[in-house]
Amino acid sequence: MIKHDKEADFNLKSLIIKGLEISPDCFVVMQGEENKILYCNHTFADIFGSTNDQLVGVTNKTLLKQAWQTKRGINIETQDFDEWMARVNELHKVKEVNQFETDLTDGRWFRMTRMNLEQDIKIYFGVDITELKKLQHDLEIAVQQIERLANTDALTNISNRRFFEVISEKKFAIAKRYHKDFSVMLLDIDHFKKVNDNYGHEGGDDVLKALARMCTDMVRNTDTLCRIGGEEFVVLLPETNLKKAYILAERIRLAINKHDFYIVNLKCTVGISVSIGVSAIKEEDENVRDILNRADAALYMAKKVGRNRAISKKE
Ligand SMILES: Nc1nc2c(ncn2[C@@H]2O[C@H](COP(=O)(O)OP(=O)(O)OP(=O)(O)O)[C@@H](O)[C@H]2O)c(=O)[nH]1
Repeated sequence: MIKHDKEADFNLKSLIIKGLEISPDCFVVMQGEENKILYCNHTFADIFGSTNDQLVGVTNKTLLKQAWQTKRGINIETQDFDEWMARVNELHKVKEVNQFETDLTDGRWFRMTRMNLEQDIKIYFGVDITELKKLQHDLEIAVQQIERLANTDALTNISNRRFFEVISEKKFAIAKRYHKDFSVMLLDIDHFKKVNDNYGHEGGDDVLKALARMCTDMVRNTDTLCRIGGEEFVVLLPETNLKKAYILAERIRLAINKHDFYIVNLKCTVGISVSIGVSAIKEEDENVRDILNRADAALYMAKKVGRNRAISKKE
């Protein structure tokens, strides 16, 4: 606490004003019903492309309207300025100290603190939080990337089992709630072990990547394709009944069976086949597991009766 010392003859007020003048933070004092500016520091005036002297006596409304019209100063996104201003005035009548964040047209951000004092005086103090906002933004992007990586299969770049566990329950819940069609397709490469044995693990990886790309191209973007095991894939098909799901399964199976999969290292191609189990939601299903169990049984049957086929299971 600085004591006012008359003998030392320093003027506390002018010292404070000097301090405010060199501050990178903004400060403004307004008074009356119209919020006329009594004082503002350099940083505040600079935001509006003015000097302190030019702004003294100007009302908050005039200042902000000019900012809105010229798009200089504070970023004001509204079609109806008067309605926006009325809302701001209401908020700022509240006696308690309040804080809000505001962005400027030059990209800077300030965290403003407002305080209402006696004689209808308001003071606003704004701290430049641009760096903080940038960090916050970068952090949000990083979190999104981490989230994406956690849900993505590194080899094929499609969704992984972790994502499947969450999304399949969600899609099932929506279909059940709104009595919509919903089907599931389980796809497993036949004798994939042989591909690895004959073309090496990297060759096997080439096949998995190409198969994921093919399937991605063949399903709708409202469908969800995930790799849920080594050579096992699942497709969730909202708004799709068993018959349509089976037709799609056959189309995918045939396309894969006709395709020559390129093995990069060996510069050769290999043909493969897949078995597919298909099932659809039933009234009595309680969770997505119920549908998956039927698809799994259909897949097992497809393998058992000779592979390279799609089988749909109703019951
Ligand atoms: N290249 C490669 N192979 C994998 C990967 N994950 C699992 N595998 C292989 O996939 C093969 C799966 O073998 P099995 O479960 O016996 O099945 P399969 O040989 O496809 O036989 P069926 O399913 O009965 O037709 C194993 O050889 C695994 O090593 C992977 O990420 N890359």
